[in-house]
Amino acid sequence: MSSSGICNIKAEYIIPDPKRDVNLDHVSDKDKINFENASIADETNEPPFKKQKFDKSKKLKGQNKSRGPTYRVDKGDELCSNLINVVLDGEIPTCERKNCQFLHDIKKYLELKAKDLGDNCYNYQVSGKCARGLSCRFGSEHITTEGTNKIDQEKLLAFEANGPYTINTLKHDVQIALRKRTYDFKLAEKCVKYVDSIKKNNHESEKSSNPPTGSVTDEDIIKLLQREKKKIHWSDKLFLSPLTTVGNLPFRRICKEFGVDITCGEMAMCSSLLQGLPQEWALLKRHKSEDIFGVQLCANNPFLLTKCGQLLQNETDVDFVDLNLGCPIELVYNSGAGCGLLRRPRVLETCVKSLSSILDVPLTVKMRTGVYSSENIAHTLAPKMKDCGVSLLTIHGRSREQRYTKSANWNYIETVAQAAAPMPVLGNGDILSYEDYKKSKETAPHLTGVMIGRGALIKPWIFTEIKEQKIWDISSSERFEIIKKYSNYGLEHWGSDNKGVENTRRFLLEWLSFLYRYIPVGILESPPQKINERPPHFKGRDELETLMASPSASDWIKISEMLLGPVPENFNFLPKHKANSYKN
Ligand SMILES: Cc1cc2nc3c(=O)[nH]c(=O)nc-3n(C[C@H](O)[C@H](O)[C@H](O)COP(=O)(O)O)c2cc1C
Repeated sequence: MSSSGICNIKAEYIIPDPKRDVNLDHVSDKDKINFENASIADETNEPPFKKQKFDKSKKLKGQNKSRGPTYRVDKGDELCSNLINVVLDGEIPTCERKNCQFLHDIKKYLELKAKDLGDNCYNYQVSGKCARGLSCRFGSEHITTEGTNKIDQEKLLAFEANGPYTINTLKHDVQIALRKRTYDFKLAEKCVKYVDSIKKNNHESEKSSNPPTGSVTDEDIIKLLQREKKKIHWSDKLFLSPLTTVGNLPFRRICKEFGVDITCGEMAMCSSLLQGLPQEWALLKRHKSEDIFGVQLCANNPFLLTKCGQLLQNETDVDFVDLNLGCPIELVYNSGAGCGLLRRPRVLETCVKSLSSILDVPLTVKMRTGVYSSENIAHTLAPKMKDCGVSLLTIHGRSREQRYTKSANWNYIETVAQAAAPMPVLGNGDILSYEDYKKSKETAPHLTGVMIGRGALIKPWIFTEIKEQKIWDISSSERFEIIKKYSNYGLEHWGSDNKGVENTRRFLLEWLSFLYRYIPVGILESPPQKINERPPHFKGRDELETLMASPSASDWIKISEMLLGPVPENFNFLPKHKANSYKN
C-alpha cells in the first residue's frame, strides 16, 4: 500500500472533483425538510435546529439518508396470492381467508396492474413456469389476454427433475412448534447442562449430582459426544466470508460461478431462529450450486446456540456451522454475543463444547484479533477452541475497536495459525487480488487458506483471478452482465412480482455500494488495486465504466432502473454498510 493511501490512476482518466449536490428525488420527507432548513440556515447564518444538528457537508458525503423500507405493498392494488396461478381451463380458486384485503377480481387487477417491465420473464424461461403468475412484472410472455398463465410443460418437467434448487426452507409444522414453544429441545438442554457440569466436576461425581431428566439419558449424551463427525477437507479451498445483507443467496451463486469453493450464509441470530421468524430462516437457504455450505450463528449463551444446533441438525442440510465471535455491532457486543463472547472465555467454552457436541457436522468459529487494538487475545483463545471441538478457526486480522480503519494484521494472523496448530486456520482481511492472496500466504505460511469478504463484493471474479493466477481487466459490459445475472437470480429468489422486484432492487443497490469501488485494471498506474487505497475522481474507458464507478446512490439507482425498471414512488435508499478502510 502506498503510504498516502491514495491509489494512482493514469493521468488521462483523472477528472476534477465533481460538485456533489444532493439528489432529493430519493430522500425521505424528513430528511428533505432537514436539508431545506439547513439551506435556509446557511443563508441566514442561523442554526437550523437547536437540538438536532443537520450537517450539510456530512449529508453530501453520504448517500440518501432514509432507511425506511424501499417498498410497501398496497394490498388493495395487489392480486390475492390464491389467484395468481390461474391457468387456461383450470379452476378459478377461491380465497378462504377472512377479511382478505387483496384484490380478487382478475380482470380488474390486470387493468390496474402497472405496465410490464420487460417482455422476458427469467423464471418462465428457465423453468417453464413463473411462480408469481399473474402478478409477475415481466409477465407478458406467460400471461394470456384472457388473464390466465401459460406453462411450458416440457421445460417444467426437465427443471423439476433437477430440483430442488433451493433447500433449507422453514417447514410450516416446525414454525408452528417454534412459535408455540412445543419443539422438543430436551436434548440440547441436557447437552448444555452435561457439558457445564463436566466442566465443574469430574465425570463420576457429576453423574450422581445431576440425574438425567426427561427422556434424554446420559448415555444419549455420551453417544453424542463420542460419535464421529463428518469431515471437510479444508485445505486448498477458497472461502467466501459470511456477509450480512449482501452475502445473500443470489450473490453467493455469482461467487460460485467465479470459482469460490466454500460459501457461508449471513449471520443468523439464534433468538430469532428459535422464534421461527421467516426473515431469519431465509438466511439458512442454500442454493444447489453451493456444494460446501455453512450457516453462521450468533448468540450470547450456550442454550440458544445448542438449541439452534439441534434445529439445524434436524431441519436443514448444512455442511458446517460457524459461530460468530467477531460481530462488532454495539447491540450484539453489549449483549455478550459476537465479539462480546471473546471477553467471556468461560461462557465461550461451554457454548463451543455444547454446540459442537450436538452437531454431526464440523463446528467452525470466526473471530477478530480481540476487542481492543492494544490487546490481541485470539492466539490465547485459539488452542482452547481446538480442545473444545472446533474444526476450523477463521481469524479476521483486526480488533473490534479497529472495525475497518487499519489494515489487517497478517503477522498476527500467522501467530494465531501457529498457536492453533494442528487445527486448520483461515486468514481474513483486505484481500483484493491474486497478489494480495500470494502475499498473505507468504506472510502467514501456517494458514490452511484464506477467506475473502469485501474483495468478493467489489469484484466477485477475484476467485477466478486467484485460481488462474492472473489479473483480469474485465470490461464494463462483462461487469454489467454480472449484475444482470444477479438481478435474474434475485427475481428467482425473491420473486418477480412488485415485492420481489423491489427486494431485488434493494439488495442490488446494497451490492452496488461495494461494486462501484472497483477500479478497472486498465486505468491503474500500477495494478493491482489495493483495498485501502482511495482513488481520485476518475472516468472510465467508456460511459458504462464511468457510470459503474460513480459513488453516488442516484447513479446506482439509475443502474437498477436499467435492469428492474423505474423505482416506485416514494422510493428511498441508504446503503447499510460503509465498510471501507480508506485513510481520511
Ligand atoms: C457488509 C459486510 C457484512 C459482514 N457481515 C458479516 C457477518 O454476517 N458475519 C461475519 O462473521 N462477518 C461479517 N463481516 C465481516 C467479514 O466477514 C470479514 O471478516 C471482513 O470484512 C474482513 O474481510 P475482508 O477484508 O476480506 O472484507 C461483514 C463484512 C461486511 C463488509
